[in-house]
Amino acid sequence: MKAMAANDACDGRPVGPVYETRTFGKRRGLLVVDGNLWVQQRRFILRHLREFGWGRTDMAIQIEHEASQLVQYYRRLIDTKAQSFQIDDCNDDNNNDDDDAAENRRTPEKTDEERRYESSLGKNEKAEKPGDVGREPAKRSLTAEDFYVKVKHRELLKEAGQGAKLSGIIVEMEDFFGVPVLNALWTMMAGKRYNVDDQELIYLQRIFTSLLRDVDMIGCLFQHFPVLKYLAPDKSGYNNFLKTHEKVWQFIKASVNYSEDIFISSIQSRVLHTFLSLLSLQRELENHKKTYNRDCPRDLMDVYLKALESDENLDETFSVFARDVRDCGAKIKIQMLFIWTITNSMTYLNAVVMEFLRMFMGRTMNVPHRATRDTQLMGYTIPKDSMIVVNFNRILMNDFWGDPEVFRPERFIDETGKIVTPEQFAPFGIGRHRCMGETLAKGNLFVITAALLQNFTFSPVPGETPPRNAYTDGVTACPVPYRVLMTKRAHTVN
Ligand code: HEM
Repeated sequence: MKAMAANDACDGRPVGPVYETRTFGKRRGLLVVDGNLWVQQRRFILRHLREFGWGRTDMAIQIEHEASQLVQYYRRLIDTKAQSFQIDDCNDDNNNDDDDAAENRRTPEKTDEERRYESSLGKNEKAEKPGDVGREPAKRSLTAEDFYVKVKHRELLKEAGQGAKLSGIIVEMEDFFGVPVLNALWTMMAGKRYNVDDQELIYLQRIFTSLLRDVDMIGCLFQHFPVLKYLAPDKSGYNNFLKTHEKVWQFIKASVNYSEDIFISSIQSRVLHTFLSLLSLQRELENHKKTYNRDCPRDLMDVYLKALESDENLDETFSVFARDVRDCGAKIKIQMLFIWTITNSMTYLNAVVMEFLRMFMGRTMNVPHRATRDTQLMGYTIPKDSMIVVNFNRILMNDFWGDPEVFRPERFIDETGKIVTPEQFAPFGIGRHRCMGETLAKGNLFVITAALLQNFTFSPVPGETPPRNAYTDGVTACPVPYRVLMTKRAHTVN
């Protein structure tokens, strides 16, 4: 990955039906384009997302709001729909570890080494072992309770855990996060948010999940043999791919129309408004040469892309407008403590988020790159137009981690109790194509996890086998669908 990042000949993105069908048969968007178009798109999006709060207080407030909506929704659901479950029916082993690791975790006797380590956490002495990054794994995975063992919250934690024997609901985890996560982004993009149980959005999320399962980072059958689009459109998955995209286009089109409708009256503008304003400026500049057809997002994108390609100053011009809108919004903004400062003081949860990311990305491949010319990579000759894909499994799940299959956040905490980030840990990629959603993704993971664990207990469904490490392949790996028993904790946090 480092060698690729250092070589600009590896900056291209692949071409082919998978990458183009999603954008109306043309190379559009940001994720899988390259060259001048990519440079301009990336610059535009970064600048204007920042204008509207990306990575700043606005975004933190938005994420917190989504997390609290999610908590309230499930609290209400538990209040109205809860069934009673016997605690004895619930298998408490809700860790996804493999069998050996689970067996180790159940070992009642701690080793001397572990006792010394745990006491060092409390006394802030130098730990003798095993707070390293991963080379020498702990014999027994520590839990949050172990980590905070010296903290007075221990009794509270125990008491809260007992809430699990009350009553709860069974939820499908597959649908759990889609709407709040989309909301945090969509509010910033289009100024619109959806209810946690919005059926249309849940449906959209489901078809999107299935789309991401049908294709993987390398592509799919009709990507490599495009003739199959015509010869076997069903069997090659092309028809399904197209159908799913039509739904996504409809959703985007509705957002564009909505954004246009509220544009004039809106105080806090959004990125989609920026697009629309840019379009209207472009239209003026082009003296209405091209008519914008509001029924067709394809035209919208074409005109917008042309605007960006044809005149960089247009972007500058728009920036002035965006600043005015932002200043106007600033007058009514309530300044809040920036969430990122809070995250710094919650070491264990930070480590949990990092471990999520390691295990999630460690099961997938990077977004593919393409050689834009003949080049050399680590002594290998890479011909022009070759697809180059980093296998994250060899980085995030290799021997460096000692026990890669075990969910063990402690590997990211050093002996002084501080977060350590090994060089191998790069789930968002490195270099010029590094993920643009990193701050949002990490913020979502952190805040939503914190809010849920503060308020609920998640246990295996009585009588069902607890989820294991099994996952489905695709563009991004997902756990195989599973259900959990969700109960309110005795001490909840607003
Ligand atoms: C856990 C969540 C996420 C992970 C692990 C992740 C990871 C990645 C990785 C590995 C890349 C490719 C880097 C490369 O090509 O070398 C990437 C690219 C990208 N990601 Fe993410 N991502 C996440 C969430 C998001 C979100 C929420 C957004 C948008 C809001 C986003 C937007 C992008 C974009 C636009 C690119 C393309 C950047 C470019 O090519 O210039 N990502 N991401």
